[in-house]
Amino acid sequence: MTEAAIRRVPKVLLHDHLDGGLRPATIVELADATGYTRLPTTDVDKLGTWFRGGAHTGSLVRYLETFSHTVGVMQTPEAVARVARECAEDLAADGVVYAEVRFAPELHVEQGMSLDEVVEAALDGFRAGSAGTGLHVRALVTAMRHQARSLEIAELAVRWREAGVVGFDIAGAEAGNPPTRHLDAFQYIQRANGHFTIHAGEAFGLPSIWEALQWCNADRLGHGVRIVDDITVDPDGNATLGDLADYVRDVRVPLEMCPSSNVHTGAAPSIERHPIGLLRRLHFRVTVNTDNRLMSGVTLSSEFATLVETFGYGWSDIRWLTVNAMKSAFLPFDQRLALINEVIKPGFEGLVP
Ligand SMILES: O=c1[nH]cnc2c1ncn2[C@H]1C[C@H](O)[C@@H](CO)O1
Ligand SMILES: [Zn+2]
Repeated sequence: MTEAAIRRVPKVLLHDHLDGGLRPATIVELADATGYTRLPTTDVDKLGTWFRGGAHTGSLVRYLETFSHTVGVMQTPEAVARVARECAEDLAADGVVYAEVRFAPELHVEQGMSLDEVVEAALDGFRAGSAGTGLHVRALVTAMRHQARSLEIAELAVRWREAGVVGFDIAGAEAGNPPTRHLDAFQYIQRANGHFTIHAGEAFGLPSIWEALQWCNADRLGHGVRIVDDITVDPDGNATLGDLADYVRDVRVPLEMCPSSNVHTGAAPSIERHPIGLLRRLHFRVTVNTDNRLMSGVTLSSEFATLVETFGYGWSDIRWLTVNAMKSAFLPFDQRLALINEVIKPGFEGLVP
C-alpha cells in the first residue's frame, strides 16, 4: 500500500481550503503579477519550506497567520480563477473523484472584487481545472468567525447554490468566537434548506462542538477531534461515551478529520495519538481530509499513507473512510449514490474482498 497505489484509488475530500492549497510557484508568479510585495521570499523552494515551517507550530492562531500571503495574492478574478483551476488539477492528479473546496469570499475583496465576483471566479476555475478529469468539484463558502459578515456570506452561499456552491462554513480562530455568534447565519441556511459545516472542536473543546450541534444544528463538524474529551477508555481498552459523544455517534455526525493539520495546529499531540484511531475503532462517522495542502505539506493520498503506516489501515479501511465521506457530502442523494456505486466501489475492486 504505497502512496502511489493509494493515489490510484478513487478518493473523496470534504475539507480543503482553496487559500491553503496554492502551488508555491503560483504564489510567486501571482505576487509579481498583482504587485504583492510582502512575501517572505520569492524563491519557490524556500517559500514552500517557509509555509510548512510557519504552519507547524502547534498553535492555530500562528498557523492562520501564514494565510495573509496566500490571500494577499488572490485579490483579482484572474488570480482566484487560476488558483481554483490548479486546485482542481492537483486534486484530480491525486485521484480525488469528489471534492468540496472552501474559501472565504470576504478575504478577497481588498482590491475591489465583490463577494459575488469572488465566487464566480472560483467556480470558473474549478470548472476549467476539472474538465476532462474524473473529478467533480463543488464549493463551500466560508465566513470568518471573528468577523460580523456571516449572514451576508450565508446569503451569498444560497444565491450561488445552483451554480456549484453546496454549503456554508465558519472558520478562523475558534477560541473566543463560539458558533452561536453566527446563529442568524445558520438559521438563514436552514430556512433555505441548505447545508453547513462548522469548524469546531479543533482549538477549543466540547462546548464548541455542543454549540455547533445543539444550538446551530450543523450537518457536519470541521475536525471535531476534541469529541474524544467526552470519551473515557479504561486500561482494558473499553470505552465509555458521554452524552455528547453518544449523540455524535448515534446520529452519525460526519467528522471532517485532518490528521496532519490537527498535529500542526496543536489539536492532536501526534499522528500516533490522533483521536482518529479511537474514533474509527468506535465507528464514528470519520472522514479523512487535507485541510491545507500547502501549509501542512500533504495530499489526500499522503494523509492516507500516513494512516496506513501509523494505524495499519488496509484497503478496506480506506474504502470505508471514502464511502463515509461520500455519504456525508452536500451533494444530492442520487448523485452521492451514483458515485459510490459507479465510481468508488468499482475503484476498490480486487483490493477489498
Ligand atoms: O484548520 C483551520 N481552522 C480554522 N480556520 C482555518 C483552518 N484552516 C484554514 N482556516 C481559515 C484560514 C483561511 O483563510 C480561511 C478560509 O479558507 O479559513
Ligand atoms: Zn479547515
